Amino acid sequence: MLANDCIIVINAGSSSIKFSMYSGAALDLTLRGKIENLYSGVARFVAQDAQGGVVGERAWRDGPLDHEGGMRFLVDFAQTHLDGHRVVAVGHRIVHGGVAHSGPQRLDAALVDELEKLVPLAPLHLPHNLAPVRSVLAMAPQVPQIGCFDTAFHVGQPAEAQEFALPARITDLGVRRYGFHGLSYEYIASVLPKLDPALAQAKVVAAHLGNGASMCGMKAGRSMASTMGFTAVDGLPMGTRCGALDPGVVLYLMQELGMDVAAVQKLMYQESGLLGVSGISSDMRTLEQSDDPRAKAAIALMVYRIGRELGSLAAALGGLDALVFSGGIGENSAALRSAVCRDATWLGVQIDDDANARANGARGVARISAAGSKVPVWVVPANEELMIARHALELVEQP
Ligand SMILES: Nc1ncnc2c1ncn2[C@@H]1O[C@H](COP(=O)(O)OP(=O)(O)O)[C@@H](O)[C@H]1O
Ligand SMILES: CC(=O)OP(=O)(O)O
Ligand SMILES: [Mg+2]
Repeated sequence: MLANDCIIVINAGSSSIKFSMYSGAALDLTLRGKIENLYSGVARFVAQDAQGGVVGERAWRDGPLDHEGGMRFLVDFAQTHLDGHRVVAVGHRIVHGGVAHSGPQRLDAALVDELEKLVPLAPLHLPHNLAPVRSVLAMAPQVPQIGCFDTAFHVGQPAEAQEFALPARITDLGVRRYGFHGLSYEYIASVLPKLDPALAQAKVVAAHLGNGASMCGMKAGRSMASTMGFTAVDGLPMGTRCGALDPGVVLYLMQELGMDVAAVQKLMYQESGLLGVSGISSDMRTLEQSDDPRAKAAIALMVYRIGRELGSLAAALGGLDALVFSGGIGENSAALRSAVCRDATWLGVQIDDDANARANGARGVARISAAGSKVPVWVVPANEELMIARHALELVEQP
């Protein structure tokens, strides 16, 4: 990779598209941007250069924007901001890789067709992960595209962490726990030893709390257990997803309330979580600013469930040496971190209130635990994009 070469990364989420451009062998971040609020209200775009200076801004006030419109805009924007760089690869976050895809891979039309079959397992994400791959295949087939799977980091988990207690014939069909947000956890695992060499071998629980939210128990930088399972609807309550649910509830909804599959899917993925419990919003900022008791109840439920999963993951790890917060909520909500840490006092967690109040995603990595805390607590801003760029670079440079 020459100084003028660049890798473009696309991270298409359920309601947003993030992109980044990295240049040279050191993968210097040269441009990054994000469109938020797809499908609802006013979609907004902002792009920044390496120094954080705003180099592009736009709002779509005349109607909702979809992923396709968003991607068209981003491709035009990126082309006029390449600044003489040659695109040597496009890296994509692909939320689900199923059993067959356990590492980054070059994407072609056949692989995209195969991944399309996993859409029912990640309906909020996969269609939007794959659409830009098809667009680039059509527009610039010569540019290598690398798919990085959110499930891949969890592939080495112990068998008990992956299996449901279902008959083997069902497990053999691939009905098992996969775990997600793997690129985020892999990045966190790469950062921890730089913060403290002792963390390289440690038992760590990392919480990626964004619009989608999960927690991962890691030992020596490897995933041992995750709160997300077969799909990204399991585990914690999220912005609009319900998280873990007694499977009997699904039977009840269908048998007694007459709901069909599409209605149950919509309920669990789009109408539950913070939005469903509060009846107000899926956005943590809105809930934190509200005096409505339903907003407080939604936040309290999330905090409670994070605490229970923390205990469960610590049990799976056989101890807890460090706790990490990441994702939009984990990086920016001092109130939520404080509540979670208070509930985790029994595990040896002691927060430093001032350090916690100061920490946020824009300020970068921060330690927020008290000096005497048995378990250090860190805020590590999520960087799935850098992880994708590293994987893409490795693959394109392979002989
Ligand atoms: N300053 C803040 N305080 C509390 N929550 C915040 C703050 N900034 C962002 N968030 C929350 O982070 C969540 C979005 O997280 P993010 O990781 O950006 O989402 P995605 O999973 O779509 O990438 C939203 O609930 C948003 O309200
Ligand atoms: C896997 C997942 O839930 O992703 P996101 O946080 O982008 O919704
Ligand atoms: Mg996310």
